[in-house]
Amino acid sequence: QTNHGGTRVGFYRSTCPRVESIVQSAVQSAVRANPTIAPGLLRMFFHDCFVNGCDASILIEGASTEKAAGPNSLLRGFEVIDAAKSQLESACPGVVSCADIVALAARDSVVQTGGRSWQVPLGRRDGLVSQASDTANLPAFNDPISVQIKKFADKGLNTQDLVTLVGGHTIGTSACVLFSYRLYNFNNTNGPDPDINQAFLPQLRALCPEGGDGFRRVALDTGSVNSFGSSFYENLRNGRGVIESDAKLWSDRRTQRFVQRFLGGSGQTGSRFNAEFGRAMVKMGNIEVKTGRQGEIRRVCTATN
Ligand code: HEM
Ligand SMILES: [Ca+2]
Repeated sequence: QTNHGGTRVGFYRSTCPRVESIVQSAVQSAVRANPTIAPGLLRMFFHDCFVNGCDASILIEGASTEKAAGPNSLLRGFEVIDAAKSQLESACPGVVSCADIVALAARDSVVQTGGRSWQVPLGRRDGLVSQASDTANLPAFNDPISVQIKKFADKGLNTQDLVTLVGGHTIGTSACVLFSYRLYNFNNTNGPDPDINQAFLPQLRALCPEGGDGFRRVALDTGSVNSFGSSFYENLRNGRGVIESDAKLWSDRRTQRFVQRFLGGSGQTGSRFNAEFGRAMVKMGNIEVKTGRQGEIRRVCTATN
């Protein structure tokens, strides 16, 4: 099998042959009961990989761990990882890392929402460190494109990978508190962010009224919140990006040309996005991975051994 910088497809073939079906069924039943779990698990993988590599550092519980940090406060789906882990500990004790469960659950969430599947290279080991302060390098909702490009480049991902991976926003939602500043008094202009489509603005204002509930949630990909596909990029072109960092992918020429590649409306461009998303996820999934004798295989995902 192809080796991806230490991880490989089929890593548990002899030691835990049911690993993929166990994770898949845990994700499937959770998403059927609550569709918002799928985007939660996809985002969890991104936030794990960008901080100390894909090592399940995101799962550690405690007062000043990554999980307790601001940028991770709205993550969801942790209970699905725990459920899969406890089944795996019965089937093949001490074998499957929590980091690999997070990677598989992200892939399964994409498939569960209608995206195309890909093979997930495995063999990650679980990290021993999780510190809230390390989450500062996660991209933020108001990062300029130059900062987004830099944060991805620091992880070995190029501008095309950035535009492709942010396509994960084709599913899921954002809290009003993270974008309503664009709707009313953007940068002290007393008006909205000019990048927002005129017809879209009243819709967003109705969903997030001034002084309203900041935790109310709004689809990142209007019209297609539970369905994985390239419609997110159509929305970006049409001034219907919800968070500022997404809207800028269209207004900045460095990223617009990659958004353009996913446009067109025909089946072919949708298929291009689906194929490239899987490839980019494999690449992201190899950020700073621990393999071999590094790290450990946790007994429970919420704490080091
Ligand atoms: C520049 C990079 C990125 C920025 C600034 C960013 C920012 C955000 C923000 C602000 C939210 C709303 C969070 C909330 O209110 O709960 C969000 C949600 C989400 N992000 Fe990203 N993101 C980025 C890249 C990615 C990547 C690479 C992925 C996955 C491949 C991803 C997957 C998601 C998903 C699925 C959601 C919805 C979560 C849910 O519904 O619970 N994001 N992102
Ligand atoms: Ca991590």
